[in-house]
Amino acid sequence: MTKNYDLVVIGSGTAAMVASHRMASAGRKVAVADYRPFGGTCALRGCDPKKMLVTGAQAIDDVRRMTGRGVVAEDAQILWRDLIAFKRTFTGPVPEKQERRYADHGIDAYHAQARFVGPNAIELDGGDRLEAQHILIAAGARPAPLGFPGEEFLITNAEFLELEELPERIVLVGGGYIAAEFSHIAARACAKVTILQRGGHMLPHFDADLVGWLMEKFREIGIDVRTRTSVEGVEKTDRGFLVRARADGAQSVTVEADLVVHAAGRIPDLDSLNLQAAGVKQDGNGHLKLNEFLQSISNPAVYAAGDAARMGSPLTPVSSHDAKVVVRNLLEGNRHRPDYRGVPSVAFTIPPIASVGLSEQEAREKGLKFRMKSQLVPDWYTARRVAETVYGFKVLVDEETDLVIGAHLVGPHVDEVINLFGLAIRHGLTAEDLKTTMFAYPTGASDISYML
Ligand SMILES: Cc1cc2nc3c(=O)[nH]c(=O)nc-3n(C[C@H](O)[C@H](O)[C@H](O)COP(=O)(O)OP(=O)(O)OC[C@H]3O[C@@H](n4cnc5c(N)ncnc54)[C@H](O)[C@@H]3O)c2cc1C
Ligand SMILES: NC(=O)c1ccc[n+]([C@@H]2O[C@H](COP(=O)([O-])OP(=O)(O)OC[C@H]3O[C@@H](n4cnc5c(N)ncnc54)[C@H](O)[C@@H]3O)[C@@H](O)[C@H]2O)c1
Repeated sequence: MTKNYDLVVIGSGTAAMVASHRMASAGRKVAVADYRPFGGTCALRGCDPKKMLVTGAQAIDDVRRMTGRGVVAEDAQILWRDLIAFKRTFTGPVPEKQERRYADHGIDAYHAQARFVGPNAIELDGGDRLEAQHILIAAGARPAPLGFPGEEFLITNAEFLELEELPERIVLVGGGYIAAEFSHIAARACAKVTILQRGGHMLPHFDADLVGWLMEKFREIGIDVRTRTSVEGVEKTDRGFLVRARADGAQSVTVEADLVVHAAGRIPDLDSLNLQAAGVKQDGNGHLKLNEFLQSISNPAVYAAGDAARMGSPLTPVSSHDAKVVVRNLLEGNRHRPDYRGVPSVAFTIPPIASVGLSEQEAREKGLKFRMKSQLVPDWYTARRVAETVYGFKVLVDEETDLVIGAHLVGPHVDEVINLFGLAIRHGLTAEDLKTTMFAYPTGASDISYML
């Protein structure tokens, strides 16, 4: 059966949700299709469930830091099964809620995989054909193929966040966001965690000096981090798995594990879409070729948003922003471009590390004249009152304009404080503006004036 729409959206994650509801509110006839339960990565397999597990790990860390400082809770521990059950109190109802919201807004929601069968046409597995004036690819990202033998033994973020039991020995392949966050959760749940990271240091998306300060925490909680170590294969053994890697391009390394987790990057999830049928072109990296309006350069009926578009960083606020831009372009004509200034990013380790704006290296490469203040400050009150030993910052301010151009923070509350620097960067506030703002005391934000 063929149905006609103004917009068909592939996916049901953040980008899809924002775009479909906005278009429906503007009176357009909209359909969404997803072959997985509605809700997408962030709500079901990423940010939200992850942060609920972080909350458990944070409670353990709080108790450990405060032990000997007026708190006694000798047998504080994570009961993994119960923590997962707590997580499910949030994730469980999401798909049904989304389904109801789509129905309430008159959006047709299909549980099916979508593939292009023409420039304006989609076929769903099951046979339905959807034709639309426009089609939005909001299909997200998937774990990057690693191309080594035994790759099939790795579990993904989705499976990790559903584990009924946490095995004793865990190896994380890769050393970015997922490895940092999952290792901090698992180590506080008493797993023995090894990270095998190809790069020269952990968390390459963050300032190297601050990451260096944070590594004290990885050591303290017993995470074995091996950098410059590239995984080349995984074998199944009687006792679990044997992970084979190469360190510094030469030395071979083996690590035994009960569980091996993919934390080695994600790529736009485009392979199943049959893009050729719609004449939608990709570049050499497999990314969609889009113009500045998030529209396919080869098929004007097709737009993309979020992780699938990969125009901005693969983060939830970017997916939502992209979707809003696409909807405005669909309703008002191509006039709106995404604006990625001041997008904050946080890795939810304990304590967290955060970043917004230009890195020191980017500012230098741009030839900007800037002043920079950077300090490790565990003796500041914000760290001392929670007995945290890691607290530091690096803030960059343009010498001529006094505009804040970059902020990099590690320590307690920086996951919240970074948003104020994001506000400054996005809305052109100067260092003086921030210094003369009165922040509630004592909060993380009340340290900002000392960082400038
Ligand atoms: C473990 C983890 C933790 C994260 N934590 C954070 C965080 O703390 N903060 C943050 O900002 N970001 C975080 N992210 C990133 C964030 O989750 C993503 O950037 C965001 O969810 C992307 O949203 P999206 O709408 O672009 O795609 P998604 O939410 O991934 O939605 C895409 C949907 O499309 C569907 N789909 C794909 N192909 C088809 C097809 N052919 N037919 C039908 N449906 C299809 C998929 O099933 C999926 O449901 C995290 C990611 C991971 C993996
Ligand atoms: N808090 C957050 O915002 C958050 C949390 C989790 C994920 N995410 C998003 O999801 C994306 C994917 O996260 P991720 O941690 O998988 O990727 P990542 O890009 O952060 O890190 C992947 C790392 O894996 C390493 N690697 C690749 N192949 C390897 C191999 N064979 N052996 C050893 N190391 C290898 C790379 O050197 C790289 O540093 C991120 O880019 C991020 O945008 C965000």
